[in-house]
Amino acid sequence: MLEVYVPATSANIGPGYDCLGLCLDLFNKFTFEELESGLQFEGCDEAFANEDNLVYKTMLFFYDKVKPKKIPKGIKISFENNIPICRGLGSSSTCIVAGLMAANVLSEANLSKDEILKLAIELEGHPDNVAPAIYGNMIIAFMEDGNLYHESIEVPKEIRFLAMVPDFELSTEKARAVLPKEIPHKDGVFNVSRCALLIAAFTKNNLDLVKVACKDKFHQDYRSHLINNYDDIVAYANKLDSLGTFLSGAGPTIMTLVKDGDDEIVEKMKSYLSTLENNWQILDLHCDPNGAYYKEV
Ligand SMILES: Nc1ncnc2c1ncn2[C@@H]1O[C@H](COP(=O)(O)OP(=O)(O)O)[C@@H](O)[C@H]1O
Ligand SMILES: N[C@@H](CCOP(=O)(O)O)C(=O)O
Repeated sequence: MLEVYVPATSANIGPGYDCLGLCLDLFNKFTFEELESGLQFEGCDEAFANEDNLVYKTMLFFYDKVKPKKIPKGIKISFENNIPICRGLGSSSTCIVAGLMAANVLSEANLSKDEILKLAIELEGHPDNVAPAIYGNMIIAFMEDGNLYHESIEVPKEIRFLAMVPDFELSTEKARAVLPKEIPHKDGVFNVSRCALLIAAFTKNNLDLVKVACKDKFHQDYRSHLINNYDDIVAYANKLDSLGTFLSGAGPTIMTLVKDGDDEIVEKMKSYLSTLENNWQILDLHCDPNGAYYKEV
């Protein structure tokens, strides 16, 4: 049996739309058991327990692309879901990364992490959640002319990532559909300056700069109307003097950053959220430096 552990991610981190993301210490666990024939699921929502399952489809994609000599005849996939689905915390990328890693091990294809990442980007359509899920830390990643470029940015250990998660879903597909096809040049300048500052702020541990560096003109404003109380929650987090706040991935989760020891801010944020509709819950997380891994058991 093979166990694959894949972390949640927070993509974009404000201004880094489709290229910047970070890995969180919350993992989905996927167990793969070879069968003589057939396809079985365990622990998976009924709606996903079929041939369209993203983990299974990803394995087929891998076999089709890589054409390994050894392909399991049948497979049982068991899910331990800890990451909320359709909330902007990379649940789909956990399925893609798990499917690719499992297919790679079970078929003895021996692809490198970068080769896996390229396939993951092809499936997910953007690198900013699959790259940190595979490599850990904060990652800047993009493809150009078929070549993959990425580098990791270490996140100061004392930063707590408070993922504020509502009870409603927002699919990435829907949240991408509201974005404009083009953006004004001045918005490009706005984002590139904040994105560069954000990376410098983390690298140099100059956390006073994070708040202004989380600002963005590419996606957050366009998506905010899809999320009840988005503006109120961001304004409240800023009033509490959290380090910075941004929409996690495509939303609806809103991420606010505080330091270890900032328990008062966390308690105030919790009691504020409890006054709102949609049962907002806080997942109190840290950046994970390692990313996905597997165990043969
Ligand atoms: N644990 C899971 N089991 C099966 N399918 C999943 C799981 N998590 C995500 N998916 C698939 O990914 C889709 C959600 O992807 P997406 O809209 O990108 O949201 P997210 O921000 O959570 O990644 C689901 O509709 C489903 O097809
Ligand atoms: N850059 C993408 C990130 C989507 O991440 P997810 O975790 O919400 O799937 C986007 O903003 O659409």
